[in-house]
Amino acid sequence: MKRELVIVIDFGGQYNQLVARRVRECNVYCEIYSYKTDLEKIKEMNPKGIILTGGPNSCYEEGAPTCSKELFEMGIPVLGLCYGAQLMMHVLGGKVEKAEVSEYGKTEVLVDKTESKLFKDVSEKTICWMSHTDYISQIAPGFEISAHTADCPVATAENADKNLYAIQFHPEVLHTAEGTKMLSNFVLGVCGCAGDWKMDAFVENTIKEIREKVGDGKVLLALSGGVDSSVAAGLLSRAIGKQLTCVFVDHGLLRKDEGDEVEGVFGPNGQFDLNFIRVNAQQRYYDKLAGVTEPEAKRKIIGEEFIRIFEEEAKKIGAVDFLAQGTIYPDVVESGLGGESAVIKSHHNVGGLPDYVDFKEIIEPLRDLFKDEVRKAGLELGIPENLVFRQPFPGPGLGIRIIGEVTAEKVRIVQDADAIYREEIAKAGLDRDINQYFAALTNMRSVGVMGDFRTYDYAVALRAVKTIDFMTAEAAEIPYEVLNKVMNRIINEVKGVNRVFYDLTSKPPGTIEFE
Ligand SMILES: Nc1ncnc2c1ncn2[C@@H]1O[C@H](COP(=O)(O)OP(=O)(O)OP(=O)(O)O)[C@@H](O)[C@H]1O
Ligand SMILES: O=c1[nH]c(=O)c2[nH+]cn([C@@H]3O[C@H](COP(=O)(O)O)[C@@H](O)[C@H]3O)c2[nH]1
Ligand SMILES: NC(=O)CC[C@H](N)C(=O)O
Ligand SMILES: [Mg+2]
Repeated sequence: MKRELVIVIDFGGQYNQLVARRVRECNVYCEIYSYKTDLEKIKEMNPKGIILTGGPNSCYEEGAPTCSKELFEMGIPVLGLCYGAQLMMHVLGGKVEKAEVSEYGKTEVLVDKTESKLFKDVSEKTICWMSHTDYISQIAPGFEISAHTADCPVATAENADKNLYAIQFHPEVLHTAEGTKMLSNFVLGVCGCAGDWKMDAFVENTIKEIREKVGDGKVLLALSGGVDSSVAAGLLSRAIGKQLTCVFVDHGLLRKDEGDEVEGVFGPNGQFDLNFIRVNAQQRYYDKLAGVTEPEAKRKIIGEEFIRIFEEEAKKIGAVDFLAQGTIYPDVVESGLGGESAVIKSHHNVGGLPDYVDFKEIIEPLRDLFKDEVRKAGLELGIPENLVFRQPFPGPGLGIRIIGEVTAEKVRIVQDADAIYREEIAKAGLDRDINQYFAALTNMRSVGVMGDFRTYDYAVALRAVKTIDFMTAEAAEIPYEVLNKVMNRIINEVKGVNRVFYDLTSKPPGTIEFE
């Protein structure tokens, strides 16, 4: 099955994921590749269009990321954004220099060429978001200026005959009022995409691909009961039925009563007709984690133990070639495998995987999707809404919500505090508004006074965030009475805690989890 593809070429910009999202919102499939990707490989993919992202460098400096002139000569439409726009001019014979005035943030753009395909249905004066210190001082031969701002003579330029477009600002951010329109003008208008990539097509195509790959082989799916692996279970079981076995690991780092709840939904008395195995491995994890405090070390130990358990279960089943996981795109990016971006943390299922994995192949049908897209696929598959809209829970579980060493006692504390927090948030009717919320255990102990005697106990941190794609997030505003009640109950009901904090940090600069 051939689908239309637009490629985003990554020069290290901050908003690369957003560019890809906006393209997908036009119902066109989109993937991101590093600027180091071979031109031959790009040609083989036969994209309908190419978008060059922004980036921190200056294209005229030695060693700055670049691209070959040939990229613009393949007859494929190219759109350059910010650094990408500057690079296009630089490579094709224009000039880029450091500007006297940098432009950051909200700026008014004046459209000079209203008949440009890029500006179809766009106002003549429109608000955009700028973020640059270099500027295009001379456009390349064959180009014309199509918009400017007060400080920037070339806000956009184009060579319409060759379908080459350059935009100095960032149409991908929502602060650029008509940016989405400009991108869709490029993708649909200039590249001529039909825009027929939808979730139902994704589900159908993926099921077909899985069938072809697996044949009559067997697959072991790592199932956590979370959104991603449940949707992966839906896809796989539709594709290959009982050739699939789901293995759920209770690593002793789950939320209170979660092991039994997951077994209730997916096990023999549950809602689905699946081969389901629960592995109780609590002590095994506590032993491995004893004395380990460094976050990346903890993640790697938890990741490795998962794989060793899957290998053992696969041997018991016999002749299992494939391991499937519910990996999604943000897991890949944050683990530093998404191109030019830095490693933030090794998600246990990607960067935290051990070097040797005893399966012939790993299947990750959701690897290119964002969370909200996974949810759409889940609904398409008919998975119940309460599962599809569950808040995410990370694979390493409470292991990364207990700062420092993990012990059975600390697990008990954070489980009890978290259960109270979740109960009160639900009672206050906030559970649908807040995208992820949980209690974590700091490794800070402090002095308190309870019932006239001195305490020296742990501090619990409460976290709650609003986010769409979990790539950026802001702290949720929880009414003070609710927070106060949670604090009160935690201190009264959970032994070992004498202080409660609420975390106000957004992402960035924080991350959602603590480790
Ligand atoms: N306790 C577990 N047992 C088996 N597999 C797990 C477990 N926890 C995580 N995994 C595997 O690791 C993958 C990544 O975990 P992650 O938490 O990101 O996804 P999820 O649990 O499926 O969804 P959600 O993000 O909603 O929690 C899962 O999709 C699953 O394949
Ligand atoms: O399966 C997972 N394995 C991991 O190692 C992991 N680390 C973070 N998360 C989840 O990813 C989202 C973003 O979290 P961070 O802002 O903390 O990176 C949030 O939803 C986190 O809960 C993980 N999920
Ligand atoms: N956001 C960007 O792509 C910036 C490009 C280049 N580094 C500049 O400062 O102009
Ligand atoms: Mg999970």
